[in-house]
Amino acid sequence: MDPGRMGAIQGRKVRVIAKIRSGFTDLESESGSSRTKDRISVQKPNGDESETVTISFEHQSVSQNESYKVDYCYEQNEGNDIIFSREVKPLISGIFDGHDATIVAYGARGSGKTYLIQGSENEPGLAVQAMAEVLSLAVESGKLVSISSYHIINERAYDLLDPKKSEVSVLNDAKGKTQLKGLSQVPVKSILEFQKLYLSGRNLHKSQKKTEPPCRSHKGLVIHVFQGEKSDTIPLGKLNVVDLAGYEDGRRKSTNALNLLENTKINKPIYALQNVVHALNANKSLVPYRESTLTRMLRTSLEGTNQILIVACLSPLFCQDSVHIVSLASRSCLGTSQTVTDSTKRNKSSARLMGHSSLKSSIPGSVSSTVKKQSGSHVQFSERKFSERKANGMASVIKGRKLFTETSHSAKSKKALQKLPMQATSTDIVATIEHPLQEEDNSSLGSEKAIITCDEEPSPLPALGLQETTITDKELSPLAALGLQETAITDKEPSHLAALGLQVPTITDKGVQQSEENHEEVTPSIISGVKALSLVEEGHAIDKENNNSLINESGSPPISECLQELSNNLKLLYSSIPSCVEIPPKNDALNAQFSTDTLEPKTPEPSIQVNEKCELANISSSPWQTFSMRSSGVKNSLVQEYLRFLNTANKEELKKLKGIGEKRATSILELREESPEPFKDLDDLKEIGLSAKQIKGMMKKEMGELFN
Ligand SMILES: Nc1ncnc2c1ncn2[C@@H]1O[C@H](COP(=O)(O)OP(=O)(O)OP(=O)(O)O)[C@@H](O)[C@H]1O
Repeated sequence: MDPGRMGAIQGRKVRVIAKIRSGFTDLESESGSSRTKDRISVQKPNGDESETVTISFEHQSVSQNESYKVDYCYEQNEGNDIIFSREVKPLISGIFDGHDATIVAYGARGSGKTYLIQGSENEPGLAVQAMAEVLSLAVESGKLVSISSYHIINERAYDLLDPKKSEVSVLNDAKGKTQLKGLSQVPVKSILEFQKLYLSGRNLHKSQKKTEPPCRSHKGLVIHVFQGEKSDTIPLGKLNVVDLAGYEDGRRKSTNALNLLENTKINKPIYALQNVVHALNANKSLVPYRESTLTRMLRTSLEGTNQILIVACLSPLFCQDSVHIVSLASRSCLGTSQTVTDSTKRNKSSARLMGHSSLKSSIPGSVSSTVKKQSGSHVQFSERKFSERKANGMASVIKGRKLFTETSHSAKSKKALQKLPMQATSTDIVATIEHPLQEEDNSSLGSEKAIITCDEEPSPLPALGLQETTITDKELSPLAALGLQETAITDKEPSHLAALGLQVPTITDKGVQQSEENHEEVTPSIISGVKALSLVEEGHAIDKENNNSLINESGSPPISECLQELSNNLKLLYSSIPSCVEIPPKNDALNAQFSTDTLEPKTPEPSIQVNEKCELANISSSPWQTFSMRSSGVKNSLVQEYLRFLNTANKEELKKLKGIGEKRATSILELREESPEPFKDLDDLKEIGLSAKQIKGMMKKEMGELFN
């Protein structure tokens, strides 16, 4: 039987395979002969290709029982050709029938992802072979083909076929279908044309790397198939081919804050994709597409009966990152019908409750790129205060006073929309999509021609010098600015302990958040100076019984119990701070601030920002900056109150809000029936048909009322 169909046979939507890189790098060749034992072994059930294969690692750091199951594993002697003919070719005919297919390669750095996708002159990769197949079928059936190519850096997508590398906006049309505004499509008629476009776009990016800081990126190719004439085309299906940037465990390898930040950013879509794949394979009703730009971009192609192939790329010699990659792959394989092995059981239990809180109840094994638990962290206190986005950095500090001004994102989205017609002429086959909003009581709020889902509030967290605690962290706890007591804590709100430079377990609707990478539960810890000090020894597991007792029958702990837990942690932290906080010896100004202000729940000031080019820039604090950051805290506090109101108020109360009429109030109540707390951030208001601009307008009006 063709192993390519095995995922489907097992009743799972996503097929998850592994590929062990052929050949050795120079470094591996040098040490390879002495490391013959440190290889990966693959056990394939004799003759029965419908069974999963088992991958294990022979290495002293891996226990002998530790093995991982995936749908199939291609070994070193199996090249791109065989993977194409068995795994990819069967997907291509579906594209001509109107289905989408998606192939994603991920793995540790240097594990052969790009070689698998692009290949070499002698051994074309999956993308090149797929394109050749699509072109030949298109010629036979009179279809048109075009391609798009993009890369994602710091959660922003850029068009690789556009010489200006302009930003791509991820929009949802009125039917909820993903539209990538600003992503050009270029018609392709021959494989040579394709190679010129696709590979030169990438090489351009690679040449940029030489002069600019090495920002790694996730790269995507889309092959679109259309029917009809040049001037009047109808999209059929498309093939997405994604080459994810190399996974690297930031905690082990990062030697500075910049590396740690880069790894966290790089790993985010990898974890987000795993969460999506896991949810799809387990037939969950809620799939966390919104966790990353990549999953939002791919959403339409991942939904429904579309086909998905995930390839975990592995280096032939043992490395810890490969173990992690295989464990993620194995976990994604877990469908409802599958038996869990020892290792996957462990993953399943230990990695649960990560990621988007709204999905925690439905995705038991979701993972996040949290950097909370940094074993042996050498991150300086000052180094932790960095920003990850240029737009959120200096700019957001300066803009802090304008609590609800338009974000630069919005402006960019508009620009992208305005730019469309131009791109349409260059490609001839781009469809311009304009969808009227469902207007309701929003005459004063303005309207847009498309529902924009990419406009996220810039995260104030990095601008405030705080580490993001999970991939979904978006809001800083308002406590930092207000000194108020929190009444609900989710994974989106690092408590004010974070503002003190402390790391806290995120208390979610299911208890204490865990570190996904070590698969250990996280304990409250303080990181300071050159050393991370834990109040409780790192890795020390929080008592599970205790933890379980926080969870009620519906799977959520009552808020009072969350608060009790927080209160206990606070007491523990406060009582321990003097003896645990280690003051960095060389930064007197910082020390002074940290030592005198430690117990005051106020927002720390950023000392380091990271711009788009991954450059660190020191930013000194000023009264203005302090004021701006506090304003940002006030804003977040108000937003949290607003969201709490949306999650709890009755219909009549909801209708008192600006911009909420009968229809929207009903939609809000319907959403609350589906999930008890549907509004985790303002972005969630898009679920009731509001655009980013409208949401902002509503907030402005609502908050403006406070001064009337
Ligand atoms: N099947 C193969 N046969 C021969 N050489 C290979 C093969 N796969 C990968 N290599 C070589 O291994 C090295 C790393 O491969 P590649 O660049 O594809 O890894 P990667 O996972 O994309 O790396 P990164 O994470 O840095 O993007 C390259 O020199 C590549 O030519």
